Amino acid sequence: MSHPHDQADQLFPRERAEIAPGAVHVPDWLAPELRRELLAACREWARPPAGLRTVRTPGGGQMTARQVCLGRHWYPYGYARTVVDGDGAPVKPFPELLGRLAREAVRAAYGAEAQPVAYGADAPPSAYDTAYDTAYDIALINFYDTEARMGMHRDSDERADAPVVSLSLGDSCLFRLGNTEHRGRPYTDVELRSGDLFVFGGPSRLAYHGVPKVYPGTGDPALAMGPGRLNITLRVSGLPD
Ligand SMILES: O=C(O)CCC(=O)C(=O)O
Ligand SMILES: [Fe+2]
Repeated sequence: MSHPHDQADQLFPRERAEIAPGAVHVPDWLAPELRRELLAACREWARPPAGLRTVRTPGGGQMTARQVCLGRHWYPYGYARTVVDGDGAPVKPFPELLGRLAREAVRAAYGAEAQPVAYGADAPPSAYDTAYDTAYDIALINFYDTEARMGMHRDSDERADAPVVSLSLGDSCLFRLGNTEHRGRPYTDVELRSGDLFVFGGPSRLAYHGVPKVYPGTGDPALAMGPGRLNITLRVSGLPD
């Protein structure tokens, strides 16, 4: 079956776009082979112990996207080395593959500004310098079924200002990038599809963002994945070892 967007993509190729300062969408960044490798890896990471879980929020609710973490375990609202709000197992290690991908992603998103050649005592400070050669050490992997959503929030439990790198697999979604002040307008809506990269750093690092909708039946013909969407965010914790 052909992808519902294939024809439109040929007529109107989706372009890399900076949708807010420091927030860059790079369509189709992941090659199909790498998408398949990541999907297979996510399936392994999702297994217990320290596997895919439902996140309960302090107010008594629960997140509709299910989550598995690598490197550090995220819970509302902090990081731990074990699944403190689940089976108590040690979090799985953060794999070097994801560290490499994160660094390449930052370069792909910001281009020359993030090149190491811009470094050195005389180089003007760039919002992205720290990101480029910083060790990414956390992955949060969210699985959305077609009903799942994620409310507007900020990624503010890290202690570093390196950009957040987001990779999407499976069904497309509506991704909403807001402002740094509050959950409301102004915001910009972007459709994220399987294989897309989205990076938010610099002035957008603490912008509110969320996923109001997953589009059923838009899945990736390169993946045998079934309905739903996977999102992998890669982060620098800035936490002591
Ligand atoms: O699924 C997405 O695209 C965003 C995920 C997200 O905001 C998060 O994990 O903090
Ligand atoms: Fe987030």
